Amino acid sequence: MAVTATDAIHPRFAKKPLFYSIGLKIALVQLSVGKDKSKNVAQAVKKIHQAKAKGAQLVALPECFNSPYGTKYFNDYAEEVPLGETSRALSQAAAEAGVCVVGGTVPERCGDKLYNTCTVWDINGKLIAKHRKMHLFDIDIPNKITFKESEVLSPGNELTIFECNGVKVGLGICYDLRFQEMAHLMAKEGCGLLIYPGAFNMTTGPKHWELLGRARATDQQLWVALVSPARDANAEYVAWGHTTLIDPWGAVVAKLDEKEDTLVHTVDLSMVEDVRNSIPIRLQRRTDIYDTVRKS
Ligand SMILES: NC(=O)CCC(=O)C(=O)O
Repeated sequence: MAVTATDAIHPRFAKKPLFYSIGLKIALVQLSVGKDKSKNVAQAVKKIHQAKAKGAQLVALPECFNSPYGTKYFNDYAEEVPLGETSRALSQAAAEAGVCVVGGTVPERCGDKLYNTCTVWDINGKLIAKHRKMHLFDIDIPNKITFKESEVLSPGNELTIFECNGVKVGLGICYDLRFQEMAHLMAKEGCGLLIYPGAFNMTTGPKHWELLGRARATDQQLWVALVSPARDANAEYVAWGHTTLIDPWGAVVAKLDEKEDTLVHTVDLSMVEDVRNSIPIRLQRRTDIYDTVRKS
């Protein structure tokens, strides 16, 4: 019996070939974010309804969409999930619009800890997934940018995968995009689309944002969506913008510039299987060497 790439990777997955034979219309909202939390949330809700009017089945918001991005802001803007004002607004918007909402990220308070957290709401407004950023953004590029999320945030310790209209979707948050192992595990679990709410900056954005998105899409042979806030040149942390959608060939199929806007596109999941059958790297991995001879 011929073995397809899909069979070899995940027997559970192979039982559901239709998984990849569908399209999912997604909207990636490049939101303008300011210091007024209620205004940020209200604007996000408005964009969710507008995206639904354009036929979106899933709407994704950017990283830190209810708060300015900066360690000094996280404690003041933090909320409990799902009790906080932002969770309640997203739940209501998802239910009223009848659309799946990937709620970018918010600073989440849980006991005495803070996390950078993405919530996912189904079309009934039910919380179906919650991802806490696993890799905290701690970098120091002399004379350019120093940022240390770990000064105030704790890392999440779980992979997060949810299902929307029969498509398995994996979540990462911004700096998580740099870690191919995480993307690999989500692909192995059967994801056809990875969504990364993110806020790259003016130093690393032009160099790495698209490159990393294309790398993850090419390595894992799946769709990758990167969702940024709009650029505010007067903010303390200036976001790169350039919300981008990448197909399983690693090609950019649509992208925004730096201004507030929404990218709407239908993701064709059959491409995942096509690429994997054409270039069967999933069958060709030398795990005998990677895992046994040299362990990193
Ligand atoms: N918010 C973030 O995690 C920013 C990540 C980033 O800019 C990078 O270069 O990585």
